[in-house]
Amino acid sequence: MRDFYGTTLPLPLMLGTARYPSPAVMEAAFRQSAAPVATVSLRREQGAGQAFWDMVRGLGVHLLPNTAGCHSAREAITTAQMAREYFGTNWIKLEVIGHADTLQPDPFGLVEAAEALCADGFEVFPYTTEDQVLAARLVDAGCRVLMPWGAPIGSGLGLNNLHGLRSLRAAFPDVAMVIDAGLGLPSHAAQALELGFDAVLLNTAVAEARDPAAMAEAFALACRAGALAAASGPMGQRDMAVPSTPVIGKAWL
Ligand SMILES: CC(=O)[C@@H](O)[C@H](O)COP(=O)(O)O
Repeated sequence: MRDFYGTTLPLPLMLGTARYPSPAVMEAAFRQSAAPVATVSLRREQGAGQAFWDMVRGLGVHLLPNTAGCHSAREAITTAQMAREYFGTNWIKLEVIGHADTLQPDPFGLVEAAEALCADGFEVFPYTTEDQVLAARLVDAGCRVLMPWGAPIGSGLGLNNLHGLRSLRAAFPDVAMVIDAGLGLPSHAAQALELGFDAVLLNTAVAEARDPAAMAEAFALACRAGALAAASGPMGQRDMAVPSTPVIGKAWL
């Protein structure tokens, strides 16, 4: 079983903390799903006030600070250093956004920032694509976890490039991987876990649901189902029909 820098999670579900209708609704989503990891943004926390921060702390979950909104390696490195001070953890979800419209990661800035942060003792969770060359560079930089996107952030499209993600998973069997961003339905999360990914991270699909707490629970159930399926050895797919009812003994029936 792959872990996250030595930490194993009771449930492979990480939730964001933005875009909820209210802090109380967000708290209910965490409690009803039992999600064990919360991503937090230094920029948001600074504007949100002590009450919000106390509530997040009271959830008793692992905090995964992120560098959301950073568009250069330098900006991401500075934000990560401030987040380590503020949240008291070496974990950092590294986002270096390369394109304002697609919110696609900047592969060059991402590797530059990952090298600097790993050398500085951070445990880096880079938000990346399914690109295997980029994945290799991030692993060489010292990342033991990768966070490939399912689809663009906030799109809800699910696993956009199934072949690419499947190939990425197979190419780095020892690296923990979290599908991050673009998941819209619990079935997308189940599919990610079934493919052998180690967890999912999502925000919008829960925060913008009509009932966020119930949707968070639905994602939790899907994560359990997907992880159990992966551990149970899913059957292989075939091009031909194979009868599921045995034909032996049919003659004397
Ligand atoms: C919370 C966070 O870190 C987001 O940037 C993350 O990528 C989630 O994406 P979705 O909102 O598409 O789930």
